[in-house]
Amino acid sequence: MAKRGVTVLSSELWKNALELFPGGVNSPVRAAVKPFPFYTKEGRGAFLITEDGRKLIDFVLGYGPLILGHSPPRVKEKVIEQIEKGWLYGTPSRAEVELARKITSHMHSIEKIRFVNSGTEATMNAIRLARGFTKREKIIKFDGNYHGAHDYVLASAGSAATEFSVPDSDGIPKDVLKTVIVCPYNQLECVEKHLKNEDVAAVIVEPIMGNMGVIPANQSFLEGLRELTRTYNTLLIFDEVITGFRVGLEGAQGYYTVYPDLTTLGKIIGGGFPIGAFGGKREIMENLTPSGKVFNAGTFNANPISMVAGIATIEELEKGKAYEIANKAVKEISEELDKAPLDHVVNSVKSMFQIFFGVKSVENADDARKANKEKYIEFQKALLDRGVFFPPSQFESVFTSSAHTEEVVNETLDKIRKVLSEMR
Ligand SMILES: Cc1ncc(COP(=O)(O)O)c(C=O)c1O
Ligand SMILES: N[C@H](C=O)CCC(=O)O
Repeated sequence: MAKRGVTVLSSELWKNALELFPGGVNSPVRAAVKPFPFYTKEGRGAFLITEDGRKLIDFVLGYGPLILGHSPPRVKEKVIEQIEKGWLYGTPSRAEVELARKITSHMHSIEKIRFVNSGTEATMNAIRLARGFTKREKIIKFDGNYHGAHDYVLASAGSAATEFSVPDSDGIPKDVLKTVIVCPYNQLECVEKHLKNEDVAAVIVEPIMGNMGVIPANQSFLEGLRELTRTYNTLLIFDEVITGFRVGLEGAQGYYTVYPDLTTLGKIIGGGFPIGAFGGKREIMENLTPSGKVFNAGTFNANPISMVAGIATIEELEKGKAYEIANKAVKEISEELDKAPLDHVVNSVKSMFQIFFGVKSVENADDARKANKEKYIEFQKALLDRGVFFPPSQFESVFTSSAHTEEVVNETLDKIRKVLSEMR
């Protein structure tokens, strides 16, 4: 490899990466960019600058966290300020109290919260807590929902687990899998059948699926889950790692006005720095160590950098303008896509959407799997050739941010029109 400071192209970095990392990457979806991933050296506003000197309009946004775009000034300022004061104390800090206050003031179902370091940790701990609280072992999850990369949830998982054909990962103990029941999304029959056995600790659900493309829940599905879980004394967990602070300050629970017992968060609440959180009713959360007997701990839990970045991000979102811009971008782009005389459907909610070719509607994971994935990749690659970066997998969401201004959207629309006309 060339010396530091000398320009090294993505192709050369990739050759090195293939020798160093399994499959060349550190999270599988990144290897879905063909023929090899471009390497990013800078992120600014709505743009990524690659090691090859390309400027791309970014609709991946770190897979969701960057709702204010790359390096927003206020977040940057607060992080630099915090760096001057140290970045890890191993003690509580003021910032964790402030971020927790902010989150709980918007998401009223969260009375107490615990900060961890990723969405994966958030769902793993929420499930353990539900099991500890209810003294039951089973959980219900939904086909195609993705809740991170831990043993409890890698059954019929979406996102890269579906993209790379491992929805049921190797390496998970059979006894763990026996505790996981998978039901179809947007249907209640399977859920009710299993809840009747009164041995299910929790139902965990993405209230808007963002890991098989975008698939919104039907209102009646979430309402039904709420009612059934109450009836059978099972906890309802909303996994809002993507939707929390993306579809609004109250997340998907505010959007649907259906409130869970526990919520998991990540991505946006850390302003682009590593974070996860889980929270909910006081009497459930009090079962966590040190007040209760369900263990959770972490060296980097509530690290001050993620805390201040999260506070600055939510403060910006509270002004409303960021949501307005990000949502408008999706509206305009999805309307343009809708108009195209292709056999396709666009699913969108607020600042997230995805297009599916060759299907009339997508309401669950089965529908998403039936979509023409090859056509999506043809579309994605053609856009990338023209400087627009959409997710390299059908089973991810397209995201927008407050940096996706009118000018950026117009440039994107122009490129989309050209690509679509070539695809007909
Ligand atoms: C809904 C959902 N839950 C959990 C996770 C896991 O989060 P992380 O990648 O931060 O571990 C993700 C994304 O990865 C997600 O989209
Ligand atoms: N779909 C995943 C999270 O939302 C994508 C991030 C990753 O797995 O790297």
